[in-house]
Amino acid sequence: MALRGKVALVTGGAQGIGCAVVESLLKNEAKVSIVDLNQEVGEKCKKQLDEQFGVGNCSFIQCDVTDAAKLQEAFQSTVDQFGRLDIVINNAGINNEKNWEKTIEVNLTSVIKGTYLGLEHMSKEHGKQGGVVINVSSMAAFFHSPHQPVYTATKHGVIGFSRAMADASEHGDYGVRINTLCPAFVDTPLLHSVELEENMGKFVKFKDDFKHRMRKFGVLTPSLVAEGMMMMITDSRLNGAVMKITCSKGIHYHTYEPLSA
Ligand SMILES: NC(=O)C1=CN([C@@H]2O[C@H](COP(=O)(O)OP(=O)(O)OC[C@H]3O[C@@H](n4cnc5c(N)ncnc54)[C@H](O)[C@@H]3O)[C@@H](O)[C@H]2O)C=CC1
Ligand SMILES: CCCCCC(=O)/C=C/C=C\C/C=C\C/C=C\CCCC(=O)O
Repeated sequence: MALRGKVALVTGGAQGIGCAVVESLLKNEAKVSIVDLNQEVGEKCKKQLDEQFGVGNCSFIQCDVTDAAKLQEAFQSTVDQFGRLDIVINNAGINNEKNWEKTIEVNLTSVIKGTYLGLEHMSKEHGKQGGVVINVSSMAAFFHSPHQPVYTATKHGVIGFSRAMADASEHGDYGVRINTLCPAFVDTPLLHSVELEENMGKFVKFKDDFKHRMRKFGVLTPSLVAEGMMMMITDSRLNGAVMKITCSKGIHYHTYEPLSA
């Protein structure tokens, strides 16, 4: 898929991994809608990107992805502004074991909603031209963490949902590829939440173990994660793929046993 003139919507695009992905998309001449809860950081991010890439190439929509009506509006206003939708990155995520219900809402339920909204705007089933959805999971789906049981569960869920939907898309001829990205630790504000009782609840006492893992396995840059994301977006052979990014092996794919009937 060539990116020039394509339109992308990135949830959680105002900072961290999402912001690095937005920047890569703009570098490749796509138009981008940044959908994020944080008004202040979102406006600051858009201002910087306007200076770098010119006004009119990206928009910021303040939206809580857990608000179904607002999320639907964000998709519609992206299409209204840029005329089409080709790429959806369901990236917004939180780490809150104390309010674990919210973690499920943001990390899993909203990824499902974002995927379904993406299909409404891109699937051939709806008379659209096709496209690609990338859902952001984590290496936590492969190396479960005692400090993050619900976060870990949501990231497992993202992979299962995305792979099943990829099969649905193939069988239903939706023309939409659905892939999953699993980074290991990445240097973003989210990583600092491991220190906070308000995020980790009773699991905060395991923070030293978590930090030990970070030292052992290393911390990735958001730009390397964005590089992997761009590969998943542009490689039109990929559907149902699960990309892993780690310090030791770099960008690579998880391999699954073929299904036996
Ligand atoms: N940082 C890391 O070590 C890793 C992060 N991930 C995943 O990558 C994704 C992005 O994480 P980071 O960039 O690290 O986090 P971050 O905290 O730096 O950025 C997340 C962005 O999502 C936004 N957001 C949070 N809740 C939202 C909501 N309800 N509605 C709309 N926007 C919302 C935030 O305002 C923020 O701009 C998440 O899904 C995370 O689970 C996966 C593996 C490792
Ligand atoms: C504070 C919360 C932020 C959570 C971010 C997150 O999702 C990070 C998870 C990362 C990994 C899970 C734990 C350990 C495994 C890490 C790397 C394994 C690499 C193995 C290798 O091949 O080197």
